[in-house]
Amino acid sequence: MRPILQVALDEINLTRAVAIAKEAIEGGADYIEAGTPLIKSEGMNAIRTLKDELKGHVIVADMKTMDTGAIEVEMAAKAGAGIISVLGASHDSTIEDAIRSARKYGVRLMVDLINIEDPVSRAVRLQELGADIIGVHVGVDQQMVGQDPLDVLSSIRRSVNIPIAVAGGLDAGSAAAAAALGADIVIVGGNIIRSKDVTGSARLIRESIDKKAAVSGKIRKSLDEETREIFMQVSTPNISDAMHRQPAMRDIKPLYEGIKMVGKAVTVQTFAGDWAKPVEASDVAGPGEVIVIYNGSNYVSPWGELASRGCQQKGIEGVVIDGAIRDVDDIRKIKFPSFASASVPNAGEPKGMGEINVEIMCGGFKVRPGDWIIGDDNGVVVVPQERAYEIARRAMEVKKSEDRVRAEIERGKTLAQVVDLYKWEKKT
Ligand SMILES: O=C([C@H](O)CO)[C@H](O)[C@H](O)COP(=O)(O)O
Repeated sequence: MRPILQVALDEINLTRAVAIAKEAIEGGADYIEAGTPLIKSEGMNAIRTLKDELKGHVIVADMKTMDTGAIEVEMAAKAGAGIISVLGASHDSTIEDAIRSARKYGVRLMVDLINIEDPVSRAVRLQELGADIIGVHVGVDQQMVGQDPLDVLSSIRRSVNIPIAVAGGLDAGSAAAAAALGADIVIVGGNIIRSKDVTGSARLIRESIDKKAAVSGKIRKSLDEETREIFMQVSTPNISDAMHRQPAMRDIKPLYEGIKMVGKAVTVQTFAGDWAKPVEASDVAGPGEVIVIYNGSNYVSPWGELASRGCQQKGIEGVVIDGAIRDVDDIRKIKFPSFASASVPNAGEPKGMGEINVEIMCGGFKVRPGDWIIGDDNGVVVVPQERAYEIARRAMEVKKSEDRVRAEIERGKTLAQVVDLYKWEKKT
């Protein structure tokens, strides 16, 4: 996975910051960060303005939250931030509440290890709490006394599976070194925004990251890519077993046999056939994602063949509807992975009620934006995003064990004999 270049706008003048951001994007910047100084000087207006001005780019809010994590994440998310930072030095309860808010608003939480005594242990704990990104960061003042974020990067990389962002005085050489050491997001502030040629500096750093990462072979599979690969190899029964026999979504069935769908949820809350938000979700979702719709009715459909065709062209993985679907014959012909609780000939009206990428219920399960959705001939299961890699690995172990049992059955034993059921029944 190509490392992301995030440019930190540690500016206090918003107009200037926007101009710098546009020049940085011209040089190859992927994410644009509203730096802490900018947020302190302009508030959430900085986020809103960057979001409006820089369409299609992820806006990062470097809030450096230390307390009241939920409300600070909520305000930045509502202003348009896609990634929000809280300090790893804050209390676990702050981090947990910030994560709950991040899940609710469909944004990612980066937890900043700035000035943490034991960053490796803290990183492991933050991963357990559900952080989306670990920020390995040496602050500007620490840089002045010679501290370097690369000093701990390798040990943290070996300790956590979630994405790592690195920041702290990075230039073309150290940014490339960070990428080679496994950084997923390289954050650069001063060496781009305070350069005479912002575009040229961004381009130089972009190219050095790409060159070094390619040479060092360190473009490792992202966690998501590994997780997806495993989910593609296991069945929903394997996943259910890996989650202590968690049931599938209730009454939601595949549209055709031999179906397989793996993706991260883009959720839609709609009502009784109102197909505006479900269809708009096709513009929000991208390759590797699944549109999950709460329709609330088995008698009128918010989805059909035309919406399916548009999604299939974009590489969207499939659709799951708690409610009715229509055009099932045509959808079967194009084999767009679809699951629903009913099929009907009639659709509703595009009124526009409801919302995209909020927490919904589907098939009796809570589904948050970014949760993993896996469907096959058995049905659909939901895997919480913070446990996805672990569950995928556990499901693979279940599959391996079953492959072994199957081999013994094929040699003439019954299942009860192979698993020695009589011995392992719960004694009453
Ligand atoms: O977070 C930062 C710092 O604490 C000031 O807010 C910077 O954005 C981060 O360190 C990246 O900037 P540089 O260190 O100048 O590259």
